[in-house]
Amino acid sequence: MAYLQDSTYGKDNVKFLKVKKDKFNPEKQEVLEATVRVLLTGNFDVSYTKADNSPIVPTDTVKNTILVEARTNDVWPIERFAAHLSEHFINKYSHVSGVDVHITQHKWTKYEVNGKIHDHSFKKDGEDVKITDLSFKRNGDFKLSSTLKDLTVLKSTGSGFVNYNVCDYTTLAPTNDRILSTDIDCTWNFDNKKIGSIKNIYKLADQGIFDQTLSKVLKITLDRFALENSPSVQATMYNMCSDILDVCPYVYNVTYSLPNKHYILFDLSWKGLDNDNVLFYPAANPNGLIKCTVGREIKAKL
Ligand SMILES: O=c1[nH]c(=O)c2[nH]c(=O)[nH]c2[nH]1
Repeated sequence: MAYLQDSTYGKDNVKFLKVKKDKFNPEKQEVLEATVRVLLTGNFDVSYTKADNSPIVPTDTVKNTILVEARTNDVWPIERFAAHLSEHFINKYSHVSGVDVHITQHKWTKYEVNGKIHDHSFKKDGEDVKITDLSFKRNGDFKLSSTLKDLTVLKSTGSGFVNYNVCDYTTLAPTNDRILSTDIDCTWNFDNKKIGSIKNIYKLADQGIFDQTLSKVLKITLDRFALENSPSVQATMYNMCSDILDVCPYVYNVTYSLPNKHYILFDLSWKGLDNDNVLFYPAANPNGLIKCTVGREIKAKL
């Protein structure tokens, strides 16, 4: 006999752009472009096992809800909107026991015109996005994390890779000067014990904690990448995690997942030319992929 082990459903790729107008100067605006996914779990088994659709809140309704709630509520920062949406679905439908919200915020940056940041004109100055994931259960349990993704960086010196394991399969030459490039993918899990309850997400949002955490992650990532003479992706990403934990008290642990996007020296010796570390080709694939999660050491109780 088959049985339903697990299920969830909802709407993905619900997109909106919301405009925020300054109270005193409506021409002065902010925008938030988002892509939202909401998945519901709960008492929906019969819709799978008995073709009984009666418990199904249509995914179309889920989409309408996201848009109406985006119109009628504050969506800045996206952690706040994720909390609002998950509470909405739990409170409105008694057979929903859990909600997973995933929001991607796309980048729009104001730019200068005639020496002054323009009030309502934006440029896309990078493909990097901010993401938040909130999983909320009817019993109050929640898990909140945010992510900085697709921030592509490259340094043309100040990175090496030596003293690695060498065996009969090794062809890699050690180097003290190489190109280091990656697409930053960094996730920070918030400490739900420290946050307390989902209601406190609104308070932390009001205090600017989520925006500040993103700014700190971004600055630490870029500063470490630039300033450290990197001995390896592994060592540099660990240091980034540890810097973030030092200055972000609400962060429980940090994960980086970094492709090592190889740039390989052209061999021009056939032409009698020394390359001198100036001419590389970007290797489309394969790439290294290096991940780590760093948490806080638990202090022993005396
Ligand atoms: O920083 C690096 N870490 C590795 O694990 C590795 N492996 C490799 O071939 N090059 C590199 N670089």
